[in-house]
Amino acid sequence: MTLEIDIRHSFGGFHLEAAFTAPAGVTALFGPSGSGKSTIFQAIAGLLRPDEGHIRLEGATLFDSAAGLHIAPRNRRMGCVFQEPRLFPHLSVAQNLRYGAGENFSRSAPRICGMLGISHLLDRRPGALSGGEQQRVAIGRALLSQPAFLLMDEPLSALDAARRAEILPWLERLRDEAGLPILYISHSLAEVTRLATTLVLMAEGRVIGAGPLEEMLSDVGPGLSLDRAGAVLQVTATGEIRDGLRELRLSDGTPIWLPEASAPKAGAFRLQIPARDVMIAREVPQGLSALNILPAKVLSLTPLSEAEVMIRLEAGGGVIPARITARSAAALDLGPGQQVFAIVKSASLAGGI
Ligand SMILES: Nc1ncnc2c1ncn2[C@@H]1O[C@H](COP(=O)(O)OP(=O)(O)OP(=O)(O)O)[C@@H](O)[C@H]1O
Repeated sequence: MTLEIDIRHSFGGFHLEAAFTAPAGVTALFGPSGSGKSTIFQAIAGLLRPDEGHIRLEGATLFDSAAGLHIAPRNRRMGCVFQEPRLFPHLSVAQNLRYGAGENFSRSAPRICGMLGISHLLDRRPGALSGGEQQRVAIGRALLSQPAFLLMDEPLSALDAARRAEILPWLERLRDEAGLPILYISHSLAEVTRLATTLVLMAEGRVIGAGPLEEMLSDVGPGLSLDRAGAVLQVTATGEIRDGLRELRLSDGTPIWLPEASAPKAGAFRLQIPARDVMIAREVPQGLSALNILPAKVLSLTPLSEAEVMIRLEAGGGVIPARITARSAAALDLGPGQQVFAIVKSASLAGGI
């Protein structure tokens, strides 16, 4: 199931011109306030009719200005989740979930409530739930309407850090188990790094970059500030702990160690390594305090300024960018294809918010 969008719309002085494709998985629409994310959301949901363009879901046209076609929101099979849960306060959780679910309720509710961890809340009213629980019920209600596509507009931004941390694993589960594509609007890069498979970067009404998350975050192109560029790697916890450090394995089996408290005990998750925290050595360094020294191959060198260079390294089964000084790059005589060692000063869990 793929959503294809190519629209233009103006409000007074604001002009939106957006074209991108949202494939299976989570496509995050990321950009500063006022960049046009919510306008795109409304156009996809059918709440706004763009001036020009088209929107297609797996070949079915939802909107086409040239053909004069605009399918009504209720016929688009879009499930919507907003910043606020928007539950009916006088109805129980079960009644809220039943709303809009029709005959599908008894067949799908047990699986969806289990997936979102809300089965024990069915008899309560929304007022007796935490913000995170209310938002999980709102997601359950959207899923029970049997959508072909889920639209989520900053679903965590009204929650505090503790509630956000509580709900993120449920969203990961939704991404991995629900099997429907999700468009996820956010201006939190930590959230996006943790959840997204595809990243669409917006600025001033334009798409300034779009592609697979790992590629977009390791790129030095426009849109992301340099401080944010870095690797996002899949790791698995082995259960091994030594000296207060937990062992994780990168996808090619290379071990990497993280302080015990900052890594989950088990399972697979994403690890973020900022490019500014990666050093390069030609030989295995001796007497160094850094924990993680990974064999690597130089893929490319991109000058960032007179003083700095971004080196893309192949290491640990992925690509790890390193931001080093031009002077060091020259001193090490680095070039594509060279075998080196990447020294990771610090790594953090992606989405540690
Ligand atoms: N109905 C409207 N009438 C006039 N201008 C509008 C309307 N809706 C949005 N705008 C303007 O369009 C621009 C883009 O707004 P939009 O809400 O799409 O941005 P956003 O990226 O979602 O921002 P935020 O992250 O703050 O929600 C803004 O300048 C906004 O003021």
